[in-house]
Amino acid sequence: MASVNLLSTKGLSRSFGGIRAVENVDFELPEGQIRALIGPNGAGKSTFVGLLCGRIAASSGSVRFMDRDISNLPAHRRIALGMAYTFQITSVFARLSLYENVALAARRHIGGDRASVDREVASALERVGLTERTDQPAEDLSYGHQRLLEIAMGIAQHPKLLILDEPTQGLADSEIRQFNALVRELNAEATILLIEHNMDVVMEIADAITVLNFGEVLAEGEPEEIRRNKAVQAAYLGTD
Ligand SMILES: Nc1ncnc2c1ncn2[C@@H]1O[C@H](COP(=O)(O)OP(=O)(O)OP(=O)(O)O)[C@@H](O)[C@H]1O
Repeated sequence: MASVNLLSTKGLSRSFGGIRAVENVDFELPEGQIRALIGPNGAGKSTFVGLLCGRIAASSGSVRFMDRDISNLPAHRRIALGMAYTFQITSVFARLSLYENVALAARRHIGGDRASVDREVASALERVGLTERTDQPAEDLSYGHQRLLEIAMGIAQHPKLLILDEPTQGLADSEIRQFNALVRELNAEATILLIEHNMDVVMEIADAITVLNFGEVLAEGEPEEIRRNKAVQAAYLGTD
C-alpha cells in the first residue's frame, strides 16, 4: 500500500555564519508513523525541527505539510494546521497551574467553551499521569514531569503531527516505560516525530529512524537496520 506523506522537505538548509547546521535535507514522513530523529550532539536535529515548525527560517529549501507548501508560513499558522511540538519546557508557564497550562493549549484547538476545555484538560493530564497535580503550579514539577506536562499541552491540541524534543530527559526508568506506552497510544491519532537520545526508547518505539550527522542525512531505515549500520556506528563513536 502506498503511504501518504504528512510532512516532507526538499533541499532544506540552514547555515549560521559558516556553520551548515542543516544541509540539503530531503525528508519524508508518512502519515501514521513514529519516526525517530537521532544523531550525535550538534548534528542539526534541533535546527531541523525548528525549520519544520517555523521557529527558525530556512536559508534554502522547502517544507510541505498536509499537501501544501508551508515554507513561508509563520509558526502559529503551522500550529493551526495541525503541528504541535514540545521544546524542552520553553512552552510551560512556571507560575500557572497544570490546569491553566493545558487549558491555554486546549483553547487554541476548541475555543473558550469552559466545559469542553475542562474535559480536554482532564483527559490530557490523565493520559500523561498528572491528574493528581492538576491545581499545582507547573514550577512544582520535576524536570521530567514538566516534559510530560508539555506533552499534555500537545495532546490537548489534537495535532496531526506531534514533535517531541527529548521527551524522556529527566524521567525515571519506570516513567520511561509509561512514556513508551503513551507514545504508542498517541500514535493512534497522530504521526510522531521524536528527537531522542535514549536509544532504548528509539529502538523500542520507532517505526523508522533518520540519522543526521553534520547537518546531513547519514542514514534512514528500520531500527534494526540502523543499529547495524556501520556509518552510523562510526558517527557515534567517541561522541556517546
Ligand atoms: N543560533 C545558532 N547560532 C549559531 N550556531 C548555531 C545556532 N543554532 C545551532 N547552531 C550550530 O548548528 C549546529 C547544529 O546544532 P543543533 O542544535 O541543531 O544540533 P543538535 O543535533 O540538536 O544537537 P544536540 O543533540 O546537542 O541538541 C551546531 O554546530 C550548533 O553549534
